[in-house]
Amino acid sequence: MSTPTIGVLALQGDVREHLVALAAADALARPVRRPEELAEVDALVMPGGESTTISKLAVLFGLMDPLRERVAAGMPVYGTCAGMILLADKILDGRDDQEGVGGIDMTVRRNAFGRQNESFETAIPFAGLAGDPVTGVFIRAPWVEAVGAGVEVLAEVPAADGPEARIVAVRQGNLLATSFHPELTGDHRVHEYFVRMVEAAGR
Ligand SMILES: NC(=O)CC[C@H](N)C(=O)O
Repeated sequence: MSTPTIGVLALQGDVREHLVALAAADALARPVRRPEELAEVDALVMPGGESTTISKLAVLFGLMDPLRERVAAGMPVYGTCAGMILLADKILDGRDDQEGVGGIDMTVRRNAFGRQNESFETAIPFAGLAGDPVTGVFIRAPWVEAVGAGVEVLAEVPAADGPEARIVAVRQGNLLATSFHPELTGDHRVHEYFVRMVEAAGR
C-alpha cells in the first residue's frame, strides 16, 4: 500500500511535537480536529495534555463516537500520557464525568506518580526496540495498574514505594500506549515502532 497517513488528535496538548516526530519517522502526518478529518486518516496519535479537557472537547467536536467506532474497527492508535488515559477501558482518579475512548483492557491511574514526582526522566528498556533504553519523560503521568490477558507489557519502571514495578507502556493489537512522552526527546524509535504497526495493519 502507499504510505499511510497518520493523524494527530489536535484538540489540546503537544500536537506539534507528534507531527514532527511522525515526519521524522517517515510517516505522512496531519492534525485531526473534525470527524471528516478522522475519516481520512489510516491511524491516529492521541497526544499528552489534559485528558479531561481532551475528552470534553472530543465530545463537543462530535469525535467521541467516531473515535470509538474506528478503534473498534481496528484503526491503529498510539496514546501518550493523557492519550494513554483515553485508551484505557478503566480510569482511576479520573473526573466523574470523564469519558474515555477505551480499547485497551487496562486500568490506568491518573497523576499516579505523585506530587513530589510531578515530572521526571528515566531510562527505560522498551521491549521490541533495539539499542539503548528509551528516555522516558514523565509529566503528571499515569501508570497502568492492571492489564488483561491480551495486553502486552512493553516497558516498566521500578516503583519508588515498593517492590513491584509500574507498567508504563503497553500494546493490545493495533493499540499502543505510553505513560511518557517520546515526542519530547528527539529519539523517534517509539514513533517508528508505531509506524511499523500501522504499515503492518494496512497489509
Ligand atoms: N502529560 C500529560 O499528558 C498529563 C496527563 C494528565 N495528568 C491527565 O490526567 O490527563
